[in-house]
Amino acid sequence: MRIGIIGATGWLGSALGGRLLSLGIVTPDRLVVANRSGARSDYHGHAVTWARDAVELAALSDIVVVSVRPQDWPALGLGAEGKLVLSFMAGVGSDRLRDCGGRIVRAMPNAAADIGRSWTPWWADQGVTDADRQAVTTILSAIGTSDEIARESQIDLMTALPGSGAAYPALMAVAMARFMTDNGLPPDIAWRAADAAVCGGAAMLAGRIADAPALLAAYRDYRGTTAAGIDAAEAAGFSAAIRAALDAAARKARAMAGDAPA
Ligand SMILES: NC(=O)C1=CN([C@@H]2O[C@H](COP(=O)(O)OP(=O)(O)OC[C@H]3O[C@@H](n4cnc5c(N)ncnc54)[C@H](O)[C@@H]3O)[C@@H](O)[C@H]2O)C=CC1
Ligand SMILES: O=C(O)[C@@H]1CCC=N1
Repeated sequence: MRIGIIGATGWLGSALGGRLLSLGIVTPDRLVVANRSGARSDYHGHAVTWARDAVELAALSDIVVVSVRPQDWPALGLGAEGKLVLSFMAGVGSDRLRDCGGRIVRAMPNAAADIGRSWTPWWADQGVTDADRQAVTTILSAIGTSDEIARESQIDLMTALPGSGAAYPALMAVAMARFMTDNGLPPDIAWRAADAAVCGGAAMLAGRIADAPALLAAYRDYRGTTAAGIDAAEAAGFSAAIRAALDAAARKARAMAGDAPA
């Protein structure tokens, strides 16, 4: 199968293209790429086919990955009759994607695609075949793991989480490091402290995230300094802030799709 990526030098498109090649999931002669700035002699160390535009890319590909920003979809003019179209775009629903004439799958990767750690939920429109589903799973295996979800509306929730990737951990790290520097610690030590909590803590929970409530209960039962901190965070609205963030992101995705006011 020949895979085409539109937006192949962008954040996600580049991660996908680079990893498809480095993992040998696709050979360079079967990868077709397009971007806005034009062909380069080298794509992640390989010579691949550069298409002039979306129309040429679709003609040269069996599967078309659309990895442009949502606002760039209308001008793309993609014609993909008879092809499988795998869209990464937030807030562009199947009602608009069907205009291209392809069989539509919407997927929601996240920035951890770069390191092969994206969990990518995806939804398949009617007409998508078992072979298409297998192809989607294979393509997404380049950037991590994936699961099919039942309803398209769930993609908007997935845009908020996990689509936000490292955004909220980064927000927490910045707030933590700022507390330390505000209290007189040099920045390098402040960042190491934040790294220990955010990255060390995440590593501890990796593969057993459903144990998070039990871990929190253990800290609370300890009745020490961390319990005092957890109580203060909740009193200051920590969980409510996370809820507000995810709700705002999902509402924005729905509004982009024209399903609801922002
Ligand atoms: N960055 C992220 O963490 C996530 C992004 N997404 C979705 O993935 C899509 C891509 O996002 P990013 O990679 O972050 O965007 P990006 O802005 O880094 O890359 C998009 C690329 O598309 C190219 N492009 C635009 N119009 C084009 C055209 N007509 N022909 C060829 N190339 C064209 C741009 O030049 C750019 O290189 C977006 O629709 C976004 O909603 C979804 C989940 C997470
Ligand atoms: O922030 C964004 O709009 C992109 C799409 C989903 C996640 N990140």
